[in-house]
Amino acid sequence: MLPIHCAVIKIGSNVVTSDSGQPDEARMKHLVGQVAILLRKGIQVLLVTSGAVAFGRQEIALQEKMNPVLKKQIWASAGQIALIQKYKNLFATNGYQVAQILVTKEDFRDRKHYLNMRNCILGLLSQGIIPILNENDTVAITELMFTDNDELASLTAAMVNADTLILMTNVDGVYDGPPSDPDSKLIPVIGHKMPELGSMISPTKSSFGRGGMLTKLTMARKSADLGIQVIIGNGKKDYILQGILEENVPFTYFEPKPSKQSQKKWLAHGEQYYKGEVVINDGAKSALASEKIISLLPIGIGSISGEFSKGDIIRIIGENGEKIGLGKSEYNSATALQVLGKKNQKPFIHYDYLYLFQHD
Ligand SMILES: Nc1ncnc2c1ncn2[C@@H]1O[C@H](COP(=O)(O)OP(=O)(O)O)[C@@H](O)[C@H]1O
Ligand SMILES: N[C@@H](CCC(=O)OP(=O)(O)O)C(=O)O
Repeated sequence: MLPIHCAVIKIGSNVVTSDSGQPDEARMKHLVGQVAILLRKGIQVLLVTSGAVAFGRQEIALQEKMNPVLKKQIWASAGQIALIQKYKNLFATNGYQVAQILVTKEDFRDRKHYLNMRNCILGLLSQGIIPILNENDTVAITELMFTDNDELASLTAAMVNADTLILMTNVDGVYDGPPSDPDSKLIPVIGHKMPELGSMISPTKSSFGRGGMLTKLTMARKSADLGIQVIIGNGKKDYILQGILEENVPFTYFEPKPSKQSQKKWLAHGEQYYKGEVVINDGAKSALASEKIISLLPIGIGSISGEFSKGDIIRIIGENGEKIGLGKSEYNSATALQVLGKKNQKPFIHYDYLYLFQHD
């Protein structure tokens, strides 16, 4: 039996739709029943679901020549209602309440948004209500977009300190070649020391998916590095969640590294979310690289760029531009400029909020 206490389960567009792109209500009903089994076993569950665009597309006919971004916004904003209503009804028949959370990348970048979102989700979980997340496709266009919902699911798992991330898609897991090739084999376990696997992923996506298997693999590895066990499995198969729990169906399992503190999990995902940058001198660089528990002090900082508030994520780079790590700033940018390079100041980034990139 796989040990699971708190799981983020991501359901891909192709799981909630049939091959023709129509919402697959029978599949959704079955999957909600499967989630209910986990809930009855005392497992906390958060859902990240795609499908808003697919639901909208089947309800609203739009002209072929219409701007594709606008089309997606219209379908997603209308389709989200039908999608969440479907989940609400299906969970209600199993005796559970749900809540809807629509987010953008910006909500993970801004510490206040992040904490508000986290408090709300933890509050929902404490009341036994199932949070159902999706990207807010109305506002999330171009640079505000997650790569896809696999990224949102991975960020969510780190945010709530989940021990498990389950990515449900329309294949059994990661294959060592194109899944359509009969010679390709499913990879049952991916350890964190396994070499680069990107070359075996073909750019094929399922007909309505956004990111493809490569984002799933990238996000799965990132989560596993943070101590979260990750499963990529086939959400189109009956009894799949029970099967994963009992380990009697095929799936790909990503072994978790020994866990890190949740603060550091938040920071590890911060590379795209930092608000400012500091260049540190060589003395500070070697101090941080040592085995000692060390905070980054203003005396070790040569220059600061960007406008940030206390609590925002800052990227740390070396004098030659090399990426060193990320941390939560104890100063706002104006105050940081005043203490820069000075002795006897409080840490700029406290050790507990400092995440250093691994260099092989
Ligand atoms: N090596 C591989 N192993 C498994 N799937 C792969 C591989 N290479 C490409 N794929 C494709 O990735 C697809 C799943 O990704 P995606 O379309 O984003 O699904 P979802 O909608 O579930 O997020 C599969 O349908 C499969 O065709
Ligand atoms: N927010 C979009 C989901 C886009 C997406 O990431 O899709 P997928 O690759 O199937 O997980 C929707 O609800 O349609």
